[in-house]
Amino acid sequence: MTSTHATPASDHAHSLEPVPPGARSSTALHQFWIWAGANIAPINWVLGALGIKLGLSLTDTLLVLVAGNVLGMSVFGLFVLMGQKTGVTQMVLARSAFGRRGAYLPAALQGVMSAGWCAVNTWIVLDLVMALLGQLGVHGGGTALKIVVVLVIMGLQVGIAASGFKAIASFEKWTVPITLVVLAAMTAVAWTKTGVHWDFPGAHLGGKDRISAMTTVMTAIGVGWGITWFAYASDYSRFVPQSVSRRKLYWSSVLGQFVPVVWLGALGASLATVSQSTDPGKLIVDSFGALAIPVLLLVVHGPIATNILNVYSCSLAAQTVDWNVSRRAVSYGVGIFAAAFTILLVFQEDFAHTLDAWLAGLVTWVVPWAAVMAVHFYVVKRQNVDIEALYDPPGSSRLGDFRWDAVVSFLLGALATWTFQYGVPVALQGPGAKALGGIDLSWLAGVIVAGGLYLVLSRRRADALVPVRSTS
Ligand SMILES: Nc1ccnc(=O)[nH]1
Repeated sequence: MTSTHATPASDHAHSLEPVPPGARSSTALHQFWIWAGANIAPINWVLGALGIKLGLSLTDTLLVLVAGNVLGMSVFGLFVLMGQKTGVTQMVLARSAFGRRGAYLPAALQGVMSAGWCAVNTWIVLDLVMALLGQLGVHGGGTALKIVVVLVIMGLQVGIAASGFKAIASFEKWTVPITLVVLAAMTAVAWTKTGVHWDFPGAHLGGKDRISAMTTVMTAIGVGWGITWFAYASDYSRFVPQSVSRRKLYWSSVLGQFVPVVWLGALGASLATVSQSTDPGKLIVDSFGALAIPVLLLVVHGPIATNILNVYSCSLAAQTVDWNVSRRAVSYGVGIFAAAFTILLVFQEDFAHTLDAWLAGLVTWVVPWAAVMAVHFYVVKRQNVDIEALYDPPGSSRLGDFRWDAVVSFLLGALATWTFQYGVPVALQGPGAKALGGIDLSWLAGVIVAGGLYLVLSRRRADALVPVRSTS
């Protein structure tokens, strides 16, 4: 066996092994750019428009957007810190709570989610790319042209992700500053030339209807958006040395997410008050045609910048379920799956409803998984997980194959989340939420049931392991 010291630093970028101190060269600022780059994408302005499309006033939409993301992103920072503390990916860390094979469950869900995001992020920009191409004189083509655009974007993002970490980092370094300038110009045009209705009343919802719509939107765009990133956090922060201040790492990661999500969400929501049927980017191009080419570049850049993270984390998830395929093969596999899924989405009529269904569906598993992980790492283990034991082979792991306290808490937590969910599709409307008159408390119910139950069950396990206690 070769010793860890003999392994070249770059190999750690792609393996599940803990990143040794000498190979950790990321900084708090890098982490800021990774998360900001992932969120400077049109999907975030579509997200803001979702509130308006579901009937909320502009004020209520902004309220939900800010409150939800303060909550979601402040917890996101805690998941970032897990990676710095251990040097381990998010799904390998899940073995500590769920067991060596028990962690297959969240890792498989994470694999499917990240591949699915690739499709959703690509699909969301298609209409806009068509409109911008139209502005530039490329007309017609319809669905066939859309499919060509899907294949081009998918090819680019999978190509970059498959080439590896260096390609990802240089791509973000060169493109993100330019997209920021375009975005600033877009925002200036949007807020001065398009006639935003700042007092937009929405569907004049009142009383329970208003609370119902607000809580549904809260689950999707307020909390849902941020928490779906929890499952990725440590995959990137494991490269940050322990010498970097935790406070600095926490705030740079949290703000890297929060600033673009809320900025773009507010841009999308305010533009949706001008026209709910037109994509915000198209509105801006209509008001200020000279921006067509830079906006087109921004729009195509969006899914690429986000999806290179999705493809990379998907390949780590595949390794975590002991699937012995190369990272490159996984990247191409994700590309093929995501291209097919995107083409399927092209035939979906309703943007807002499809997006809500996707986000609300993800909340049902991410919330209970995150609650178990947070309790496990910060309360039960007090940040000291046995890192070596995470790498024991299945069947003879010191952790055990299945840790039932975590698995049961997770499953019941998922059930509780669904029970109190009031998503747009009927399948995501649980009996608890219906009994409350359409109020969606899904994420709260999931946190309380999964987190609370795990706290109790893991305590019982600790008691069972140590029958004679010297201290009380
Ligand atoms: N909210 C998101 C989480 C993970 N991946 C994405 O593309 N988006």
